[in-house]
Amino acid sequence: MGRADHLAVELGVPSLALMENAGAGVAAQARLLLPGGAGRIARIAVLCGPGNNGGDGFVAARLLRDAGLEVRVALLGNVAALKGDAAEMAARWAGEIVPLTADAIAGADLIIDALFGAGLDRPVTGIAAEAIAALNGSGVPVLAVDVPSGLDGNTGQPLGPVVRASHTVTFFRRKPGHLLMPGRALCGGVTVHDIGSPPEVLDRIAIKTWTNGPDLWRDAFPWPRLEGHKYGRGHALVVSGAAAHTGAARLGARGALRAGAGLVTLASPENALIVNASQLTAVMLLPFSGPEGLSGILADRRKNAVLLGPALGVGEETRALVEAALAAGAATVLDADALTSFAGHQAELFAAIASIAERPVVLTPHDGEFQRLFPDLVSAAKPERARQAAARSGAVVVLKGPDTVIAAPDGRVAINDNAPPWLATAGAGDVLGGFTVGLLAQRMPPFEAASAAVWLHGAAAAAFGPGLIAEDLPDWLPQVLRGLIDPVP
Ligand SMILES: NC(=O)C1=CN([C@@H]2O[C@H](COP(=O)(O)OP(=O)(O)OC[C@H]3O[C@@H](n4cnc5c(N)ncnc54)[C@H](O)[C@@H]3O)[C@@H](O)[C@H]2O)[C@@H](O)CC1
Ligand SMILES: [K+]
Repeated sequence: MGRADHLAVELGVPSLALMENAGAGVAAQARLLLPGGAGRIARIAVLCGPGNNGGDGFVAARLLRDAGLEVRVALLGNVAALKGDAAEMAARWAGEIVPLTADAIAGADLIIDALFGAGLDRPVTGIAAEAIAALNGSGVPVLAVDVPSGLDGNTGQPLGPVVRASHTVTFFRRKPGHLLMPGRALCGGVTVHDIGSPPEVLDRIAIKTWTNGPDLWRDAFPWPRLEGHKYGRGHALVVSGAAAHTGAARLGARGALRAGAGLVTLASPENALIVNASQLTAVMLLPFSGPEGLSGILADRRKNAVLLGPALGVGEETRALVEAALAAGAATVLDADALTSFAGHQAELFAAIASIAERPVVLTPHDGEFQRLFPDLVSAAKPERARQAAARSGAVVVLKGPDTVIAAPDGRVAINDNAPPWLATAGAGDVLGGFTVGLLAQRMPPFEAASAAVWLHGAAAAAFGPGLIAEDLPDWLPQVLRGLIDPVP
């Protein structure tokens, strides 16, 4: 963001204008948040810090006062120590500035947190930390400028005491800290305000991190074509666990079919054949026994994508199944037990992936599975952990959670933010594996396929609403897909 601001200035936008626009965005949002009907003029406390975040606060304070509201400004530090644009905006405020104390918010109907933004570089301490504690305990709505003070905008991690905002106004683009947990929760709602940075600045920054959404993968999405037929839409194979562990694979298979794979087959151990057969209709069924059996099924190269992992069991047998699938040359999604089985055997997995470099592989660990496979990747920033894991493994890595991150071996990262809390439910991950293998079967490139699967998964859950169970996800996918085809291709 700092680079974007510099480039905007180089392209001829005065930095003072950027700050004026930023403050105007904050003031506009503040008016939306004010509780109405108090029968008196609303009171706003603006807490300003020593940098340009505070400068935005001074602008908002002036605009709100000029609009007739009662505004109190409290500053951390000395007015004389303010520099540059922030000093100029403090002068233009031309009103009383009280020193920041924990009492500065007394009687306020709304608090504007303009203490620290992108320039935070250490934990907040002293009087500012006391003010943050008071504000968090006040029950008064808090509007954060750019990021809640104390939050690292790059990682989504607090550096120490941190503001819990009701709403955050940020500028130009959202930053990773707005999307990654716990940052996403600490921001409350997030509004992006255009401050006049020319869009060309993005072309001059080598951006490798995006918010996940249709714009990222729409062009690669494998919509059915009139001239196509089901055999052109791939054949996904989902490997079932043993008799008492079959539901996960069926969820995956249904997900693959709904995601548009032309054909989907469930590979079932003999002892699970009856239970699988009794519950499948459009999904086909093939018995198999052990890694040789799986190799035999995948010798038919039309079966071009395979999902392994859910409820397979942890151990040598599962490792052998994974190696058989990778050796067969199908696009491969590895989830759950297929990942955990390689804890302590990572080198074998990465070597097997490297030997089929031209075939897509997607790993879909949740945090625990990730730690078992990549125990040394402990960086605070989730995108960085996923990026390093993808580079090391040679696979696209989907690091799951409320803030799922998708990373490609070439360094691209997408952060997903559309998952509702009720998506954390038994079997949801199995369906995600199914969506992913279904898109891979249709030859969608793996980073785009994984990103699309994650987004569609969140969108289907959001569309369904609370009470969701995993079975609902495939069945709500059509409604989400319908929303994407406009105009019909
Ligand atoms: N052209 C620009 O750069 C624009 C910047 N804008 C605003 O400017 C902000 C970034 O401004 P700055 O780079 O000045 O950074 P900040 O305003 O976030 O704070 C930097 C100041 O706080 C001090 N500081 C950092 N961590 C501290 C801590 N824990 N305790 C005490 N002091 C601490 C630093 O030494 C520095 O003096 C953005 O977040 C945004 O709100 C907007 O006005 C838009 C335009
Ligand atoms: K702030």
